[in-house]
Amino acid sequence: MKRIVFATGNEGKMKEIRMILADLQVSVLSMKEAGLQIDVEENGKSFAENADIKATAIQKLSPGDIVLADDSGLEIDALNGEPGIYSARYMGEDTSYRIKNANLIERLNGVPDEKRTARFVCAISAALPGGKILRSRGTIEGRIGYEERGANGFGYDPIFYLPEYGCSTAELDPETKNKLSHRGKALEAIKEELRPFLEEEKR
Ligand SMILES: O=c1[nH]c(=O)c2ncn([C@@H]3O[C@H](COP(=O)(O)OP(=O)(O)OP(=O)(O)O)[C@@H](O)[C@H]3O)c2[nH]1
Ligand SMILES: [Mg+2]
Repeated sequence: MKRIVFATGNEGKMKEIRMILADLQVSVLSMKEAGLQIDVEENGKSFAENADIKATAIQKLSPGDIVLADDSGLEIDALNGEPGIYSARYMGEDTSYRIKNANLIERLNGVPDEKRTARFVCAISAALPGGKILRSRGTIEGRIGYEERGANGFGYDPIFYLPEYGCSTAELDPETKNKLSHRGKALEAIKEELRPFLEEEKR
């Protein structure tokens, strides 16, 4: 079976990615499963640049495989888009999300509902053997809540509130989150882009 290596060290992402790509006739491997464990410096200025950096760095190490990368994060409008591309590094990579989430809620103290708008953004890059790169992007709009709610998902999900669903993304079941999410949308789009290349490799 064809392989796709997914250049991420984030287990929460990887779980969602496996579900969303389950219908492709390919085996999806994490970097760990592919025997690749390097730390890629994410020194790009945008989600798209960082996704390219991760996908191409890992593709070089595994030149026969299609390598995908996800660069994503949370943009809070009242904080001028913070934490943005620094979402994983916000307050330090090793700081717990309980603390990061409490800090963001604190920073929004006094900000009314209608100004608590935020979005998750996901950029996907697919680095193909031979050097071609395919790209996609997905977003989901929501608002920052007043307390953590729910235990599903990962990271900032407990404070990312979807007014039209009346719950946070951590309160959605995984299938529903994947249907609505930035990651779900970006990966569905990249699947369509990838289809001809996966077909080609089958022949
Ligand atoms: O609650 C969340 N639900 C999500 O669905 C989500 N998607 C992204 N994020 C945040 O954005 C960072 C990505 O940063 P990032 O793309 O650099 O990934 P990462 O460093 O965690 O792993 P890697 O893929 O780079 O190895 C993550 O760590 C999280 O803080 C999310 N938070
Ligand atoms: Mg990262």
